[in-house]
Formats: sequence, C-alpha cells, structure tokens
Amino acid sequence: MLKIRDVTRRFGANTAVDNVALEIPNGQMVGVIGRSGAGKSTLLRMINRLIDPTEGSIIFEETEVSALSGPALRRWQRDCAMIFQQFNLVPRLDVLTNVLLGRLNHRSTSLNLLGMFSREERAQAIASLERLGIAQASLQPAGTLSGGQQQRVAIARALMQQPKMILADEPIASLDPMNAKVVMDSLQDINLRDGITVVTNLHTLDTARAYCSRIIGMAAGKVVFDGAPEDLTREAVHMVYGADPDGDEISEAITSTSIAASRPRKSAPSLTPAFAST
Ligand SMILES: Nc1ncnc2c1ncn2[C@@H]1O[C@H](COP(=O)(O)OP(=O)(O)OP(=O)(O)O)[C@@H](O)[C@H]1O
Repeated sequence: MLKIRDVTRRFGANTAVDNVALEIPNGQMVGVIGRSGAGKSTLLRMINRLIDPTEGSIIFEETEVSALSGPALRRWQRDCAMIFQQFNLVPRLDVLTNVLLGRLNHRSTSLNLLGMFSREERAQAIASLERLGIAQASLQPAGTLSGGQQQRVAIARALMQQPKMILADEPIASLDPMNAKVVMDSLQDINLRDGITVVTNLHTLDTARAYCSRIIGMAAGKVVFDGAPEDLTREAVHMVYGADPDGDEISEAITSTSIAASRPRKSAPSLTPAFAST
C-alpha cells in the first residue's frame, strides 16, 4: 500500500500539488488525469522522489519514502520504476545495454564501474525485450528506433529493476494511436500478470477509462475525482477539465486518442467516488 498523506509541493508562489491525500493498494492500475499544469507530473515525481514534497509524507508499506536518503533512497527508486514521455534512453547505446542499465541499482559500485553484466542478467534483459516484442532490435542503437519501440525498451528496462510499482508520466503522449495502444497493452499486461501497481498520467480520458480500474482526476493541484471509470460522469469530467475558454462544456473528443484496450481491464475496485468540495 502506498499512502500519500497531505502532500503539498510549492514552486515559489505556485502550488503545484495542494494537500493531496491518497491510498493506493498494491496491484492497482491507476490513471491520473487532468489539464496541463494540474500537478500530475509533480505528484508522480514526488512518489519517486525526483522531487521532494514541501509538506506531508509519502509512505510505502512501513517505510516513509519522503524521509529516505542515500542507499535507501536508491533502493526505493529501484522499487518504483519510472517511465517518461520522452523515453529517457541513452540513444547511442544499443537496446540491450539500455535495458541492462535497469540493473544498476541492484549491483555494487565496483561491478557497475567495470560495466560487466552477468550471463543471467543478459538473459533476463533479452527475456524482457521478448516480452515487449522487441528483442529483434537488441543490438540497434536505441536512438534509431521509432518512438513506440523506444517506449517499449524503456518498459523492458523498468522490468529489469524488478519493481514493486511502475510510475508512467504521460507514456503515450508522443506516440501515434497504434503505438500508444501497444504501450498501454504492455503496461496493462504487466499489471495483470505480475500484479505490479501501475500509476500513469494520461492526457486522454478514453485511455484512462479503457485501461485503468481507478481514475484520479486533478485540477489546480487538488484531487477532484477519485473513483472507478464508471463513476466518471459528465459532471465529474467537468470538475476535472472545467469548461473550455468559450465557457462551453469540454468535449470528451478533445481528450481522446481512439485507442481501445485489447483485454478487459480488471473489474473496478470498490471505491466510492470522491468529489472534493473545493
Ligand atoms: N520544476 C518546476 N519549477 C517551477 N514550476 C514547476 C516545476 N515543475 C512544475 N511546475 C509548475 O507546477 C504546476 C504543475 O505542473 P505539472 O507538470 O505537475 O502539471 P501536469 O499536470 O503534469 O501538466 P502536463 O500535463 O502539462 O505535464 C505548473 O504550474 C508548472 O508550471
């Protein structure tokens, strides 16, 4: 269980995340939605400790993640793998080496300095690439792959960390619908088959509805919706996205990529939809 307790993050006078409290049980697939600037990335980055909260605490199992430093913090960042919109691979290195880099936090500094990976680690990296359907590109420089392929490499690298949780920050925002579907199907497969918690920021509402059993809607740094996709009514969508500049209700079409999940998502959790009063 991940517990986010009254977490706030300010950048100067700007409050990016405003007093957010959430509990995420292990094994959920959670979509975080909201307008640009709503605080989605900041929230994810605080969970992974790429950014520190200004106030509040983040707890995983019995560990206060927000208080960790040194090797314990690196262990947490290994347990909580992060996937980014821009993939964050090393373009000049081949795909296999990029995936092996996911092992770095598992190993001693001296082994890392020698840059040596065991036969077992290599086999594991190839198995991860096979699972993502991209093993044939193992020896290609990562920078020569298409965006969709690069994101699959990034997911294979995340798997090499043997994470307890995957945080994906707009993983499909740079991809065309077909590649977006492959990437979301992969994240769903990892969630369903391995039971790994996935928390993903998504620009598009229909993707969140299709893949996530729980949707968290943010507006101006606050959680304004937390519930199952079925409970995301027009009213709730309005609370998350607000009205367009002409004052008209926002259309779901503009938050749509038209991708459909290959597998049905897990049945919805027994969540009471929460609407913030402010
Ligand atoms: N490093 C930073 N320094 C200053 N302000 C920041 C920083 N990171 C985020 N912000 C501000 O915090 C607010 C929330 O940003 P955040 O990136 O978390 O939103 P988001 O919902 O992820 O948006 P997007 O979908 O555009 O990525 C914004 O006003 C943003 O400008």
